[in-house]
Amino acid sequence: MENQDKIICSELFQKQRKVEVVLYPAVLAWKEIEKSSKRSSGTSESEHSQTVKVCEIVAVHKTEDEADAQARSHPKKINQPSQQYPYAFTVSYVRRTRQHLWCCADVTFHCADQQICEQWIQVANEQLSLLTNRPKNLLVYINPYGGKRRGERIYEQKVAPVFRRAGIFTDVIVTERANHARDHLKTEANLDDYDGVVCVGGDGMFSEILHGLVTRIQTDHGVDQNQPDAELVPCSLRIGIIPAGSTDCICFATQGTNDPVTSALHIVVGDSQPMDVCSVHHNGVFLKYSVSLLGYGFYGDVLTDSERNRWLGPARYDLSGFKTFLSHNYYGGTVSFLPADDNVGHPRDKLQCRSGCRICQHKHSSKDEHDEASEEKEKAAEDSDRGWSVIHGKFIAINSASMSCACPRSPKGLSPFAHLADGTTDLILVRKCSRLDFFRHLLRHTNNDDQFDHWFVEVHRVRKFRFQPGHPDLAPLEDASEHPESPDLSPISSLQETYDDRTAESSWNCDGEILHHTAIQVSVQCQLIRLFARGIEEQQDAEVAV
Ligand SMILES: CCCCCCCCCCCCC/C=C/[C@@H](O)[C@H](COP(=O)(O)O)NC(=O)CCCCCCCCCCCCCCC
Ligand SMILES: Nc1ncnc2c1ncn2[C@@H]1O[C@H](COP(=O)(O)OP(=O)(O)O)[C@@H](O)[C@H]1O
Ligand SMILES: [Ca+2]
Repeated sequence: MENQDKIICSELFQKQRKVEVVLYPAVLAWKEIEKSSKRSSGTSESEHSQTVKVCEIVAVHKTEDEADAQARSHPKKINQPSQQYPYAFTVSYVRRTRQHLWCCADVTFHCADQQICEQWIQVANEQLSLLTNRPKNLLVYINPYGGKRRGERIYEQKVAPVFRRAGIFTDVIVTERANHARDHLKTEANLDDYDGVVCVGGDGMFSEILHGLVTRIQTDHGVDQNQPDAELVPCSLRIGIIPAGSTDCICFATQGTNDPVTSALHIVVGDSQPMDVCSVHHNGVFLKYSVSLLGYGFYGDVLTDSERNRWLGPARYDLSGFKTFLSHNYYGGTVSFLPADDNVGHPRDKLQCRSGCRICQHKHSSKDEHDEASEEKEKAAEDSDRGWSVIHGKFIAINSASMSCACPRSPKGLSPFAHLADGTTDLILVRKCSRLDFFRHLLRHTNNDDQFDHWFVEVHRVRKFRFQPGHPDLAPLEDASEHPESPDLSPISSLQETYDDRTAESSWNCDGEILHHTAIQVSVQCQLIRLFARGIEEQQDAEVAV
């Protein structure tokens, strides 16, 4: 650092202490200069120095506070060091607290000379203007009814002040009905006016923004979404998520926390996280996109039941989860899938997707290098049934997790080692088993045990899959005690009476929305969108050494 060019360096005051403040191209550093009793002549630098990366500075602006104003108007009353230095500027920056939480901290530097103060503000802002990945204009959609219905308040109180400080212009739309945001993005919004779209709400609201934006881009480029093999055009606008929903899994899994201020700061510093999107078709007709969970059986039933209890807010999922667990339904069907290449790893390889993930980066560069010949070869293999695996059976749950699906209920998520941007999804098949076994499996989502380490669970990393409900070949009423060593908790006969497993069908939970078809074809679109996020950071960043 010593060898790096100093852009500006001054002796200033911070909280009555004299500090040397240096702005380097990438770092702002300040350290206290102590009066030394040993050295008669002057000052020595203390060991303690603080640093902030320039890319994590939110803003640098002139400080107007009462003490400074007083010092300027009554120069004779000066008795404190800060009053001898009446000009001041404040640096607002990202401070990491705990568990991936960020807050916006301020440090104010005082000086005697107005020119120096203004020079600092000008030079620092020039450096900030070189950071071209930062958004200047944002289109914000707020769902006032998501989660605990606090979307508007969260935005006004926690997010808007951060955007104002960073000098970001916003157009804010509070939605008036479901699909308002989706339709506005699809047809009305002038996307050229914005650097990004911000979604204030839960996973369902994110899904609206995703559909509006992706559909709009495909329409503008003449791409037919109904073609399952169509090469979709990636979105240039990034999406920011301010969590104000019930599960907030997309936010939690991409930044490690569901805190609105942290999200706002990731937007301000212009983070960029590419993300896979699954396209879901039924008989060649486009149905939906999904970025987190596509779940048939258990999670489909939980969602269907929970819609009746929306008034309960986020607790509706716990109630419906409990009821669905007791119902203990299972569903026949055939799952076919195209496994991913070995170079993207395996769902149980314990390699977590973290900020700057190598596997996701490798996927991106190999995608760029991909020559047309090998692409055609792949397409031919996919079109024939070569390379596809087929599994028939009775399932309690079929889950496709395109990302970990970490959320406050399960901080490691449905598939803890899934990747955000590797072009694959983890297909988890939970076969018919006893209640006790299924309970053990669910419980393992909340502790350190491996939830895939059960005889009735299998998991595959795939690029495409299909599902066909029903299974005429299997005996209609198989004995539930296939594995006598796993006794059932207790028979809940009243709940089972109306349930006929020969005809029963569940529905698909697609990022918190119910799909109206059960036979589906799913294909992962690698890195179709980008979020204002950076993935989960490995550890709290150590301070930059100076
Ligand atoms: C025994 C405790 C077991 C806890 C197991 C927790 C597993 C949680 C995995 C959650 C994955 C969530 C994936 C994300 C889905 C969201 O897209 C989607 C929409 O979110 P939004 O409302 O914010 O728009 N959310 C959901 O579909 C909600 C899924 C929530 C499932 C909660 C299940 C609770 C299960 C409780 C079982 C209790 C058994 C008790 C037996 C005595
Ligand atoms: N103004 C509105 N009125 C009613 N529903 C809305 C409105 N805006 C969005 N929605 C819908 O509310 C649903 C849930 O939103 P979401 O923000 O995900 O909250 P939650 O996490 O509580 O489910 C979504 O399906 C979304 O389309
Ligand atoms: Ca993925």
